[in-house]
Amino acid sequence: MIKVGIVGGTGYTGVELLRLLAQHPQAEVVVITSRSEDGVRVCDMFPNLRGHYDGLAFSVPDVATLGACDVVFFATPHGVAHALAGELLSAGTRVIDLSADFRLKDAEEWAKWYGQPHGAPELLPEAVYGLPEVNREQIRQARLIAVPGCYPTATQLGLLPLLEQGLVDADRLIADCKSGVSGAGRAAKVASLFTEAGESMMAYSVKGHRHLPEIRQGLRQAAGRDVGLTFVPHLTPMIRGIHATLYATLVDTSVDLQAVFEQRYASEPFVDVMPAGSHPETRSVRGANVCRIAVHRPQGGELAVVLSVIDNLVKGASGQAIQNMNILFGLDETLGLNAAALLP
Ligand SMILES: NC(=O)C1=CN([C@@H]2O[C@H](COP(=O)(O)OP(=O)(O)OC[C@H]3O[C@@H](n4cnc5c(N)ncnc54)[C@H](OP(=O)(O)O)[C@@H]3O)[C@@H](O)[C@H]2O)C=CC1
Ligand SMILES: CC(=O)N[C@@H](CCC(=O)OP(=O)(O)O)C(=O)O
Repeated sequence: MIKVGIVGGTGYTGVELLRLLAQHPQAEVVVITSRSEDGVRVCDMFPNLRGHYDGLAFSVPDVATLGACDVVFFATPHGVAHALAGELLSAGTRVIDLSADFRLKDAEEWAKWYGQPHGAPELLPEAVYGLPEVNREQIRQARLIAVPGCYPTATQLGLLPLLEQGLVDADRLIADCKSGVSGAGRAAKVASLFTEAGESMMAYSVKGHRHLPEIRQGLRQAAGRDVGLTFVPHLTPMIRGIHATLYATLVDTSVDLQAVFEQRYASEPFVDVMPAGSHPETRSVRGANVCRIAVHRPQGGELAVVLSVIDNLVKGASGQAIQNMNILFGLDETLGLNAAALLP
């Protein structure tokens, strides 16, 4: 059994880790932290987990206890993993960070977008960006994994096949993305109130969102050159889900886009290329560790339109984190992650 610790067990990604790990045959959660719920039993706080973690209670983060785990997930706001990851790695514990702390390779770029100095730049060279569809071999050898953000996962998986083969103009990419409200986390915020976010939809951070440098970093690696990307996130009145509508101008209109996508993801367990002409719905991935993709070329023109949907809390965070754990520990990559989406 892999002994698992979770820092940040009361947030949405923390409790999603618990839900998914309850079905994992080779992992056991032995430590779960919360500063605000210290001593409270997990199943008393989250009744959906009654019968799964009845002996487990939240405790305040403590390096000695966490360092006795085989792997620690950070499901915390940015900055927390910076402070603790180094000590845990020294104790021989693997670290899988769901926050943005180790996603950007450039510490100064990170400081610019996150508004504070990078807290552990010495760890950046060894941090592996945990997108299995790109970095599977590096993940196998890693000690420290940076799990991609939700918008970056949907956007990169949708654009990679086009950029890797140089099929589109990399200077003019557009990612028009919609997120459910759980993407904003569980902490109370006026914008997340039912009365504010319900029955309405809005774009935000149009002049620059912190996922922009992360997406560009991944797309640059795929294209082998810098890319021009306009990324516009939107808040939509659903609880879970990301819908990315991606636009790219083809440099060769004779290419069979459906075949390109099917071939790129043929052996990927968690990317589903839908039949030509499909329109994936966010509800088709709710609760599942899947990215469903459809590719279109409206009116046979020069524009490729890719539709990419994920559940932000699963393939966009906790499911992808467990996929990384499975790879890291040499397990079947799909262990604990095979549940079908919840529908309707
Ligand atoms: N929500 C989403 O869809 C996605 C989120 N992420 C990222 O995952 C991380 C967690 O997100 P989410 O679950 O939404 O966040 P939440 O705000 O819902 O939860 C944050 C958790 O972290 C704990 N925490 C807060 N501050 C500290 C601290 N200084 N030290 C230790 N623990 C702390 C909180 O518990 P307590 O205060 O009681 O200790 C709480 O359990 C974030 O970095 C987020 O950006 C990534 C992809 C998708
Ligand atoms: C709807 C919503 O607010 N979404 C969040 C992004 C989700 C997230 O948590 O991103 P990181 O993991 O990179 O922090 C936002 O726009 O800030």
